[in-house]
Amino acid sequence: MYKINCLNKISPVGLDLFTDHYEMADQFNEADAVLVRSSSVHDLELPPALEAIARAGAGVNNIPLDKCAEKGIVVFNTPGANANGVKEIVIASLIIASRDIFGGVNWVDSCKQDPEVAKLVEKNKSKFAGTEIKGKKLGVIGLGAVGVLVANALIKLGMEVYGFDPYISVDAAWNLSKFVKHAKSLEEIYRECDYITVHVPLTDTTKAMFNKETFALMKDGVKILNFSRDALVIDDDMIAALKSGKVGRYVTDFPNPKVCGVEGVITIPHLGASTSESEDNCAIMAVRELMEYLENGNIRNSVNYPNCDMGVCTHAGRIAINHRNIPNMISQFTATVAKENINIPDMINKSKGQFAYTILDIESPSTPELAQKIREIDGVLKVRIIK
Ligand SMILES: NC(=O)c1ccc[n+]([C@@H]2O[C@H](COP(=O)([O-])OP(=O)(O)OC[C@H]3O[C@@H](n4cnc5c(N)ncnc54)[C@H](O)[C@@H]3O)[C@@H](O)[C@H]2O)c1
Ligand SMILES: O=C(O)[C@H](O)COP(=O)(O)O
Repeated sequence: MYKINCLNKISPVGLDLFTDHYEMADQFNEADAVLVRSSSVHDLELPPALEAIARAGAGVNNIPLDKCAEKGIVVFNTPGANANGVKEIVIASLIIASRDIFGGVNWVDSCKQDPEVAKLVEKNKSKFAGTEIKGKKLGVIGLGAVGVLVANALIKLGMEVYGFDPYISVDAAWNLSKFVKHAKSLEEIYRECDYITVHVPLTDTTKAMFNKETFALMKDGVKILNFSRDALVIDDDMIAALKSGKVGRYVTDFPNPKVCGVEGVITIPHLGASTSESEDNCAIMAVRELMEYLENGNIRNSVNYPNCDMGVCTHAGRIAINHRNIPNMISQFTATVAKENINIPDMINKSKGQFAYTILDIESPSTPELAQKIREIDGVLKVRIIK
């Protein structure tokens, strides 16, 4: 029986996929596998029995990836599963950044007792007038699952779209509209665009990418949308840029005490992926990833271990090994199995950065003794008997 702990509310459409070999655990430290959305895992002690964490969503900055990898804990995310939800809120946000819909609605609410409200509206509506997005230039930074959908949709709405992503995947490049202009540098986006929307992960290189130096390169009155992560922006610099008129509007999905209530900032309570469709898609993908890993040892969509897939085991035994990506590991595994006079009819080994993963299919059922011998090899982080 596998024990699953949820650190956030996860859509039941996904949880219902667990068979009767699974049960929900109330405590993190009892779990074989964990499902999480944005809750932080950084301060939690990682229990030795924990095998995997699945992030039902895209961003994994709430999970200590290397610390998990060191303990042989595979971390998954659900690429693209909530991208349409984000695309739709970005479209809405471009429009609310262009027309003072919120200001107007709030003002009308404040007039609700006035019997002449209809007349008042016609007299005062010009205060809330705005501009259209058609024909304006939009810069999309990061052309992954979300960025590609955003860029393509806004081309269809008549914007001139510039895309920047030096690491774009082949799939994303195939899916990107041919009408998206290929920006060769961030400076080109900053120099050209009336609107900038950012869709990159939070990493050491993207952290604080919006700061006073980069604002200085942008057009006056540029409107900036942040549906990626709070820490991409230096808030004090953003507030100064809004005050000076350099930035016309800042729409962020990540409210914090500095930006909440500041004129020109529209704060949304992290709603990008909060649609029933995105929540279901993420939960389904995350649960399938965990089940595949726990039951077959296969890794699909991991962010700290290599993807590695041998299908369902058709041999007598299967052993899965999480280990360091260092020389001489595979020969030690095969020698250990050979010493027991067991044949290995199939195997796979993949690496990602400092970490690697090996699946050995063997012609006898795996035994705890054999698993223990492999565990004792220097550089091995975790060994699991799958069959
Ligand atoms: N607000 C929300 O609810 C919500 C929902 C989904 C994702 N997100 C955030 O948006 C981010 C992107 O999501 P996604 O699903 O598109 O992820 P993704 O991994 O599919 O795409 C990220 C893209 O960013 C690119 N990139 C990385 N560093 C870059 C850089 N320095 N400059 C330009 N491009 C760079 C990558 O090459 C990749 O193509 C996530 O990491 C997450 O933080 C937020
Ligand atoms: O990275 C993501 O997928 C989003 O920020 C969504 O986060 P959530 O699942 O907590 O809404």
